[in-house]
Amino acid sequence: MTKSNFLELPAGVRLVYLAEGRANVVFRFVYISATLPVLPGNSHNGDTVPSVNGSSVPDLPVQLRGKLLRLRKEIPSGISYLEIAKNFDKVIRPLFSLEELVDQHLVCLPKGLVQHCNDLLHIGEKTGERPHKRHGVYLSVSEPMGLLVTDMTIFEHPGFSLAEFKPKWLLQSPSAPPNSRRCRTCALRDMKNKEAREAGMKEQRSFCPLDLVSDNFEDVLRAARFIKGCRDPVRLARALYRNSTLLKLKAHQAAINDVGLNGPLAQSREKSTAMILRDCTMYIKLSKDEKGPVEVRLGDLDLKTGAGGKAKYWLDLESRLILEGWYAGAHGGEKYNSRTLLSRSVRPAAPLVVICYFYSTVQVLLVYLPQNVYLRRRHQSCPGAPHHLPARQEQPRPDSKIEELVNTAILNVPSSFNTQSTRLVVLLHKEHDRLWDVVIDTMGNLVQSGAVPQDVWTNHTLPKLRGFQAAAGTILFYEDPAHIKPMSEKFATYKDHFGQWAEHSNAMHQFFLWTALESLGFGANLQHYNPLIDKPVSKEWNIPGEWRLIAQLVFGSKEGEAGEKAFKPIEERVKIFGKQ
Ligand SMILES: O=P(O)(O)O[C@@H]1[C@@H](OP(=O)(O)O)[C@H](OP(=O)(O)O)[C@H](O)[C@H](OP(=O)(O)O)[C@H]1OP(=O)(O)O
Ligand SMILES: Nc1ncnc2c1ncn2[C@@H]1O[C@H](COP(=O)(O)OP(=O)(O)OP(=O)(O)O)[C@@H](O)[C@H]1O
Repeated sequence: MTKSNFLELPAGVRLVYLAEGRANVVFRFVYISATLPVLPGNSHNGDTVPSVNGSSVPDLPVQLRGKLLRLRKEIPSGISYLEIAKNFDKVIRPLFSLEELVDQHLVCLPKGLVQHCNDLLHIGEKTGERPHKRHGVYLSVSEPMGLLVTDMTIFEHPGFSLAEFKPKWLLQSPSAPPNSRRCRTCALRDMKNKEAREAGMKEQRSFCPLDLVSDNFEDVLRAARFIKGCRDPVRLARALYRNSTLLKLKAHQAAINDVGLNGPLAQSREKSTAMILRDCTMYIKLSKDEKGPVEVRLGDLDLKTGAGGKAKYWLDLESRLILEGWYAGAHGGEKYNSRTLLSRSVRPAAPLVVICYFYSTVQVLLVYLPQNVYLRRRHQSCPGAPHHLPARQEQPRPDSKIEELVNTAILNVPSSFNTQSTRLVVLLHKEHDRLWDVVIDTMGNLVQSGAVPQDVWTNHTLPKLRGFQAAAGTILFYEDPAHIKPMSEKFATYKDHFGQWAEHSNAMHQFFLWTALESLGFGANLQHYNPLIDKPVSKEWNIPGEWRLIAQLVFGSKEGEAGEKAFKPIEERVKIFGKQ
């Protein structure tokens, strides 16, 4: 456990405001002539000269040398420094090596120090040193401790530059919809920017975290250009490219990836660590001399719990990102920000062996497909697309026929490297009814939490869900990740593609069954209430928790034809060369 000492400030040493975040304020130790007023400081990244007439002095007591003082603010989700320090020692330290972390040690604060620093914050509001958005929140007067942290500033190192950024979510949220075009961080930024625009405030431009950890140097360079304190993007990108600390952070995030709507309750220790790893700060101190040292450390790895409304905030936020289409990029945020990798189509070509395997098996599959299929009527299930409304009465074929089709699909639909990771769950009649009760309950909770407006629910969502419930059955399409990971390990070159290829195969199962059911006289439509319903559904039917729900195909007797569909010009969408 971190030992706590008493903080003693030698005569002439003053605390000077450096910077702050939502939860903490950071001060420097500066020698100051006693006659000068103590004013809040200034930017610490070397852009400006300290406004106080003083300097950090090398012969500060050993305890304070190379350190900053971090003090805790009074906020609803605040956690005592004792708890933060305990968690840091027990959970965070073992994940990284000493030189990868902004180190921290508890100190007992002398009487009156917090009050003095609060006075500095008040002055800072008047002088404009304190960012406007932080005004009105001050240090906790009930917190007896402070943290001495490794000083990454460059006041004493003129030959260096300091870059600072939050890596945030280096992986997509596991509950992001399958059609996502934005990563979790870009989706949230888009959402916040819309709110900022509407409030007449400035939008935030930043990088896509997936760029930071990309294997493509150009992606990393694009990210580096957005980083605060970046003097030379190419040099910074070189320091970041395949950076071991960044990759380690990503690996730890991947190991605790039950975030978003997935995994344990928001109050759990596991969720807390997952969220800590997604909200830390990386400092990169670069020598101006190309051959000089590079120091990379992670800071702000503070304990988070679900307390003070955080748990609800995390869940509500993910629901909003999903329901309001921020993951889908439905609001065009790309114009303002770096583009998330998910929206790019540049992917290395699939290996020939995979393509050949796909084609040969597709040929086998085509034998099963009925000839009288009008593909024009198959629509995507996005909101607004016309649907067949299937109903329960006069089911055109017996359940045994459905079973046969499903078995045919699972045996014959191809998968890359024959991974066979798709799983199908068929719910018929009463079981189908229960499924749509589960969906209605889950969506109803969103109305109660305010995420879905009551009138949208009453007039639109609920009648639609009751319509699906009136059908005969639903096929649930899952992916079992247990069959994807070993392939990624075995074929390292394609490791990043197996997930995507599995989704392709899953979509082929959907296409096959939709088409086959329609050809037998059923009406069908495809829905996506995942990931919202994943948990209650796996509980209800005892489905392995690791399986990921991808889509729900609802079918029954056909109630009328599908609605009209607008077509974009064929010439824009099809190119034929060498036609005779
Ligand atoms: O919710 P997010 O992803 O915006 O992250 C919050 C951060 O916003 P950011 O996106 O980095 O600008 C936010 O940072 P800022 O206020 O923007 O400095 C905090 O770090 C907040 O954590 P906490 O409440 O201090 O424990 C962060 O909250 P957590 O969600 O990590 O708890
Ligand atoms: N060890 C450090 N070296 C240099 N600068 C630092 C250090 N620690 C903090 N800072 C500066 O102070 C700012 C706020 O610090 P910190 O991240 O601890 O606040 P926070 O309230 O925890 O932030 P958040 O809003 O992310 O929760 C940082 O963005 C950085 O500019």
